[in-house]
Amino acid sequence: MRMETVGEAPDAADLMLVRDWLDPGSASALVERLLHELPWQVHRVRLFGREVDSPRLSCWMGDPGAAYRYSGVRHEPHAWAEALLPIRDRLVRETGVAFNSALANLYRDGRDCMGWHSDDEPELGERPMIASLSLGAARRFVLKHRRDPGRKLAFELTNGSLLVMRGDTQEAYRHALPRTAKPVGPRINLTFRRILPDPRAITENAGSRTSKASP
Ligand SMILES: O=C(O)CCC(=O)C(=O)O
Ligand SMILES: [Fe+2]
Repeated sequence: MRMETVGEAPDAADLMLVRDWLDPGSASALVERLLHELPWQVHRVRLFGREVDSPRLSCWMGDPGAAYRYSGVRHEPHAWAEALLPIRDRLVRETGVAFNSALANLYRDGRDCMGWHSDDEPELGERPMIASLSLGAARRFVLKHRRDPGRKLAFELTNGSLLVMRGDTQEAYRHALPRTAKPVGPRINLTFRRILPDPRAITENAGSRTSKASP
């Protein structure tokens, strides 16, 4: 696997970007399948204390029991899409992390986006590894340090690329997928996550930070 390190020193976005983790042909074919096969929904997110529709379509998938919360409500995941099983298995093999869920996001065009947030839900535990597979149109991904906003990173997530975020990345940085005025086709992003079995056991150590602070 050819790795391209885009992180920096301690305190520290610990990132690994693998271009063409999936070859572009397979990645494009997967977009077509997932566009039609996933039960896409508009998720609601909390923004400055109000609930609003998120500007994208989403679908949570996972093993039975890998329940997750958003906006204070516990949700059971949809079953894994058949097309994603080999991908999940390969990621588990290559990372050694037993991913049991994935959040799929569909950015229909350049107006769809994701605001600044960290993937720091308590059920992910501390220093989670998140494996993010991008399919379809290339979009710019940005990270900004929480306490030192001058520390920024930005790069393109191209068709078939895999971004692995680890270590202190969620703790130290927030990330976003900005909207763009350029004409762009649909993009699907899959973030593979490991949801820990009993979130109640870990809530005391987490949750001081807000997550999904913007849509
Ligand atoms: O679409 C992306 O690349 C980012 C998605 C993301 O940050 C998330 O699902 O938490
Ligand atoms: Fe995220």
